[in-house]
Amino acid sequence: MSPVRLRTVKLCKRFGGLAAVSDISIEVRPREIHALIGPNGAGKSTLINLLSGELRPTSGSIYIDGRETTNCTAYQVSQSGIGRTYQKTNIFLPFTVFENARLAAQSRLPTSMRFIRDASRNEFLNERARAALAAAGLNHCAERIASTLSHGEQRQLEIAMCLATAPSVLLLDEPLAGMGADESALMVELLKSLAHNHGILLVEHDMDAVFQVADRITVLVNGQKLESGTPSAIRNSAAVHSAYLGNDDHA
Ligand SMILES: Nc1ncnc2c1ncn2[C@@H]1O[C@H](COP(=O)(O)OP(=O)(O)OP(=O)(O)O)[C@@H](O)[C@H]1O
Repeated sequence: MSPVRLRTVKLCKRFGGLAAVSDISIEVRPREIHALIGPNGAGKSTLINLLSGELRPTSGSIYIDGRETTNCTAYQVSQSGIGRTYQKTNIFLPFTVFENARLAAQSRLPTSMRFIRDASRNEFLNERARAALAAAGLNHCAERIASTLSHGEQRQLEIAMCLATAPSVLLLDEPLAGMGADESALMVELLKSLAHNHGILLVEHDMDAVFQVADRITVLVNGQKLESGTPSAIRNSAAVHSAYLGNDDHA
């Protein structure tokens, strides 16, 4: 197994004259939570969109488990082992929690499995869905309609749907957005447990949560890497304090 799950080399994305992501080289290792932080407009979501194949880079390269995916589609990237969640929750509200997870599992069925019909195929998908719900802490509400879940549970369901695609790396875009203290505490525990089996790239504005869970933090400002290091190195960085942590806009 590659010691690096996800790697970018001098990744750039321009929108016209704006360099939203500029020369970014980062890594995500197995069982590591690598947090990306930075003020609004720093380029965090653009970077995640590049990694998930939803945007094409202007230049630079992306590797998943050592294989180049720079110009792959979102579907191909997903098949390579990347799962992502979005700032806004993306779930099927009228369906049950279990049906949501099962649909996600089905969406990533390898082509070879499509020819296997009936019970064994169904049992494969059901087992994937059940395992994903268990890992996301949602086993107890598998039969509930998704629209009746709390905001925090809906965010957990989105993560479960991601897990149902059997990714090795998770790209999580603000999983704590809109959560109260109790929901945030639960999500922090969930992130720690997910890191036992996944590399995680985490974009999050909740600095308490970031400093609790991250093994490594990269700070982006104006599309550029300002600093990258352990939480204590970032906490003690004068450059980070003056550009970001020192001002109150980040929360
Ligand atoms: N599709 C686009 N077309 C043009 N400019 C864009 C596009 N997407 C993002 N940008 C610009 O790129 C810059 C980086 O935006 P991005 O959304 O990646 O920042 P961010 O760090 O995720 O911000 P936030 O924390 O507010 O989500 C911003 O100036 C934004 O306006």
